[in-house]
Amino acid sequence: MKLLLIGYGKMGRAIEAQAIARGHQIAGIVDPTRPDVRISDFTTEQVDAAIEFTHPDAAFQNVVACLKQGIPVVCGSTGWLHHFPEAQALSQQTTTPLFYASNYSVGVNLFFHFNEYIAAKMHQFGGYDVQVREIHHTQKVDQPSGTALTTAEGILRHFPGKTTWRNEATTTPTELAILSEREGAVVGTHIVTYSSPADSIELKHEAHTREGFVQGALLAAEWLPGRQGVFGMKDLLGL
Ligand SMILES: NC(=O)C1=CN([C@@H]2O[C@H](COP(=O)(O)OP(=O)(O)OC[C@H]3O[C@@H](n4cnc5c(N)ncnc54)[C@H](OP(=O)(O)O)[C@@H]3O)[C@@H](O)[C@H]2O)C=CC1
Ligand SMILES: O=C(O)C1=N[C@H](C(=O)O)C[C@H](O)C1
Repeated sequence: MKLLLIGYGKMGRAIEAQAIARGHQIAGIVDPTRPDVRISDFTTEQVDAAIEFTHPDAAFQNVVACLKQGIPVVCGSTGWLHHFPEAQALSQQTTTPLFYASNYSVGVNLFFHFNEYIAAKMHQFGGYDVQVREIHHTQKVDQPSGTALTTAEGILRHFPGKTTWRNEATTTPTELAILSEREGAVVGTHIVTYSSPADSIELKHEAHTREGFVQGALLAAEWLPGRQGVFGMKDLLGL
């Protein structure tokens, strides 16, 4: 298929390499290093799907530009979800599909699934406090990570002792602490810890490379064209 890559950083470059290896064509690359290339230059005849991995401040505008062109868009950028309802409305208005995941790796999506199951069980038995910890490379601009936010939302849905999250170590008993650490070139580690005076239980996902994110984003781009609506990894994986 013909792919438009939006963002040509760590993810954009890795997606390009894997897309070509899977037999796809790169119809264009939109990035600040190529100011003459704009999303509005592309039509649905030239592009089957766009894959967007840029920056929290750029993602929404890029998604809007794709939807206005009628180009199905797979977005992986984090830190822009305050605009998500507008993007959903535009997807509906333009009848152009949008796919979003805070994390495209299959492993993390299994982690999300187990996280919700564990939260419900821990609430049922009681006696434990819970916190989320995320560790990423020092180039990451948003905090907490999108994956940590999805994890926290999963806990809040099933563990009524926590009613909101806070991105600090010091919280009130009803606040779920999300601890963010930035360290070297760490690809992405997420840990949920339940602690009682007697013991601790941890659920941990550690990405060793970006390959899982890349594979998931390409699977989503291959799956999306021809569909109508707003989708996520639960739809793709049937979780
Ligand atoms: N959902 C998931 O599975 C994953 C999500 N991510 C998220 O994806 C995003 C990108 O990550 P990553 O590739 O590591 O980041 P990088 O900083 O390595 O790359 C981002 C690229 O996007 C470019 N860019 C910035 N603004 C625009 C714009 N308006 N239009 C087009 N390109 C633009 C940047 O250019 P310049 O440097 O010149 O600003 C840079 O080349 C982040 O939000 C990250 O959190 C990352 C990995 C997995
Ligand atoms: O910026 C990154 O690198 C990553 N961002 C995503 C996030 O914010 O959760 C996914 C992954 O953890 C890598």
